Amino acid sequence: MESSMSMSAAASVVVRTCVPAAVMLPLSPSFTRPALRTTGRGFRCRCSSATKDSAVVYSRLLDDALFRSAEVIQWESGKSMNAIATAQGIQIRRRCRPRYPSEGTGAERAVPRNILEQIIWDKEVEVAQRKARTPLCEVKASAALAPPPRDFVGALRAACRRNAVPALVAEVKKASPSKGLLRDHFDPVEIARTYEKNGAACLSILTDEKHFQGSFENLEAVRSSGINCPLLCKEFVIDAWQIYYARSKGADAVLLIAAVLPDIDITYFLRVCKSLGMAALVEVHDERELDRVLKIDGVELIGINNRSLGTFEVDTANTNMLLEKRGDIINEKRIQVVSESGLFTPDDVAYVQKAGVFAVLVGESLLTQEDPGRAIAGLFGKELLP
Ligand SMILES: O=C(O)c1ccccc1NCC(=O)[C@H](O)[C@H](O)COP(=O)(O)O
Repeated sequence: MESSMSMSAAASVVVRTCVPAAVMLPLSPSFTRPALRTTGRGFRCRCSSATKDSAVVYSRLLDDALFRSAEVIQWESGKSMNAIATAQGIQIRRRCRPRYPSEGTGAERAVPRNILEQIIWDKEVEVAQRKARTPLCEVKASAALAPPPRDFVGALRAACRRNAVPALVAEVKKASPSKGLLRDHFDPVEIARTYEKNGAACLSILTDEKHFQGSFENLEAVRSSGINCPLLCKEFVIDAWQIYYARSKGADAVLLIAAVLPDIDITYFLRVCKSLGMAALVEVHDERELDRVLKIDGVELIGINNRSLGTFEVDTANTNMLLEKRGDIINEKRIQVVSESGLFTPDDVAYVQKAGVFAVLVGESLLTQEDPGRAIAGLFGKELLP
């Protein structure tokens, strides 16, 4: 529950919640809606002790209405998580769910259809194990003690203005499913430091162990090394627990992948990010995912991934195509766009800049050079001001 309550000397009560005051719930006639005052982080309600119970109940109702995940909906509706996702065109299925008769015997679900599905199935097991080891209340307590979040989007905006080219989110990734091991000598802090020195605005730290040889220890080590660039936790988020965990390790932003997450989970996870002061990079691959994401409130940053999930092929024309089709709506909503994957040359960067992006996310082309930081000037065709 995200709400809290405190008594003042005058026997009045203040209820705080992360939920916007604008949300009005249908209430039974016997329930007195408390007077609400909007604050930056939700609403405040000052009421007498006689009505304090209704204020507290109301805040809980708001939380329950908005802090809901697809997991909750599946219990309420009787539909499986996969049915909810499929209705939105999501092809990546979940594995660790109760079986439903409509999904057959289960035998045909034993083989993942592509690498992203394999990653998600592995992630379900990993997250369940991590949650069993460290319950949410403990992770929330560590997140509250973590160094404060830094402004991820602000850092990108400032760097884009400073250098008159898209800001760089430089990736710290040892290996990938498509390319295998990217470099033998891999010291995440050393790589992060040279990225920062050479003008990266933000860093993306892979934390998935099984498929990318990353770790949360790498994220924590970079955060505690004194590096100032805001950090994106590059993880396959399927549960809010992971967002609190990322925050507890010092992340300033997380990745939310539309190919994996139903709309209600994106909405819910965005609210969790906001309540923690973190940014969210919402990643899309195609028009259908982009259209879904554009209908979700609270999206500030969209990543267009140029890598096909099925074939691993990268094509920067994907960024151009999606911005040609939906650039107007994106601009209207003042959403900023990051082009991700497959950027190797100054021409590639110029191409996506012309398409309208304000940042690029780059891993392989930097990490395969001896000094990934010095490779930045090669990628942009000029040195970047840090
Ligand atoms: O990189 C992969 O092989 C991969 C496979 C399946 C899912 C995600 C994958 N990569 C994550 C990324 O989005 C990239 O690491 C990131 O955009 C940087 O791309 P690149 O510059 O091409 O390394």
